[in-house]
Amino acid sequence: MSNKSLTCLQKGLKGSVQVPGDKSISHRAVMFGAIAEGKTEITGFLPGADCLSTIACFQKMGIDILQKGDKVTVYGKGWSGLNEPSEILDVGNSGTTTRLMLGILAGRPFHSVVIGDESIARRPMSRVTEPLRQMGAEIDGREDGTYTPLSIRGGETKGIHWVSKVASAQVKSCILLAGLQSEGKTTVEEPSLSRDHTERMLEAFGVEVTRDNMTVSVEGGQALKGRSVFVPGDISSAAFLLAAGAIVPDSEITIENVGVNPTRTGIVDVMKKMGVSFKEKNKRDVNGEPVADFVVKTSNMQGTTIEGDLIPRLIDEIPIIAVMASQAVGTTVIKDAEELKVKETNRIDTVVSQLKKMGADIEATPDGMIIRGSAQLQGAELDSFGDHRIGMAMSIAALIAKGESTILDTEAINVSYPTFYEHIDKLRGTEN
Ligand SMILES: O=C(O)C1=C[C@@H](OP(=O)(O)O)[C@@H](O)[C@H](O)C1
Ligand SMILES: C=C(OP(=O)(O)O)C(=O)O
Repeated sequence: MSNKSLTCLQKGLKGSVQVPGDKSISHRAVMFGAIAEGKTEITGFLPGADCLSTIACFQKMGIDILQKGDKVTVYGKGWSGLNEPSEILDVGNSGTTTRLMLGILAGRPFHSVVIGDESIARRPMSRVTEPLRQMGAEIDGREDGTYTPLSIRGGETKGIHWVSKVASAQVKSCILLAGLQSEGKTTVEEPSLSRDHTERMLEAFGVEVTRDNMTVSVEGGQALKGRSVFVPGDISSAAFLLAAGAIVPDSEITIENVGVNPTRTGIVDVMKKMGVSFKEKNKRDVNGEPVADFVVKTSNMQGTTIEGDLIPRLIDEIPIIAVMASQAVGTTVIKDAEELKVKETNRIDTVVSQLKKMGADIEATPDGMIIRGSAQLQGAELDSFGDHRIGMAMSIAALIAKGESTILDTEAINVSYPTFYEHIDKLRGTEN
């Protein structure tokens, strides 16, 4: 287990970095490439542990995938090119791999076993196993298919009209992927709009997708065509640097090539509401996904309320938003965010317990947290609990805390941002 010691910065952050590729888009590019006919060439791929788990699972199903840094070539052979794996499919720490892959497996006429790490074993899978069973897949697993390990035998499935209780892109994508292999039409309705990378990328791979507000449909029996995919930088990774730029005194930094798909930019809305001093520049469109650069400066921020439809648009950014809120004037209230409890950790508990250790005035609520700002954070021993986003959020908090902090189990950060500390070092001017 690796730990990291950090102290309060003596000077501001300066310069510019390009955050690594978007995790959600990288997973989808590999998966869609694997089920498509012909070659898919991916540039800007995130070589983080989660996306490497996706590659390894599809290799076990007989797909040739070559990966070198951020370049990946996937030699898809169509839906029927996937073979029954002779080994267990290990998703590691990745919820996205688990749920999207189950949708693909649901329509494949073979048996497979899906397993992940300790954290995956705690995450609810019935939100996907239930609809997939209704579509016709045979699924078994711990607590009747609620948790991994899961075994699935796919085959002939039927379209479904599924009304999801949660705004979850993983649930939506899973059902749509099963629907593409099913008889008839499949529709997913969600309570608020979750990220729409699946819809966008399926269209780019030649699939017809019908969208109407919070409802998405596909007809079964559609094939995907391999293509080139350029993956923009991950706004969820950029969020840590945007927050660092805003809270570390005397900072001005540029973050280039950030994906700004409107279903992901809740953090930008919050930065506006909190009064963060930033500019969004060079907005452009790359492969059907909008991209921009950000310049952010040390800011005087106010507390705000974050709730409702905004939550799915920033769900992974809440740990770092809590750190920003601890430095704002006034109170920040985060509501409607129960989903935080079923991420890599219970992120309400882990954020609140670790920021409390640093002296923040923060309390957990049943669906979020309340943070009273203007705190002088103190260095402390902080645990990531094996959750990449907690490790990074606490590392940024440590940059403004009095005294030394030690972050435990920072290896977890490799899940989504393997070059995180290199980038912090670059911005603080301590790169070798
Ligand atoms: O579809 C995706 O790529 C993701 C969807 C979100 O999860 P949910 O679908 O569980 O909300 C998000 O938290 C996760 O990091 C990635
Ligand atoms: C929740 C996350 O990912 P996943 O669900 O893919 O494990 C995350 O990256 O914060």
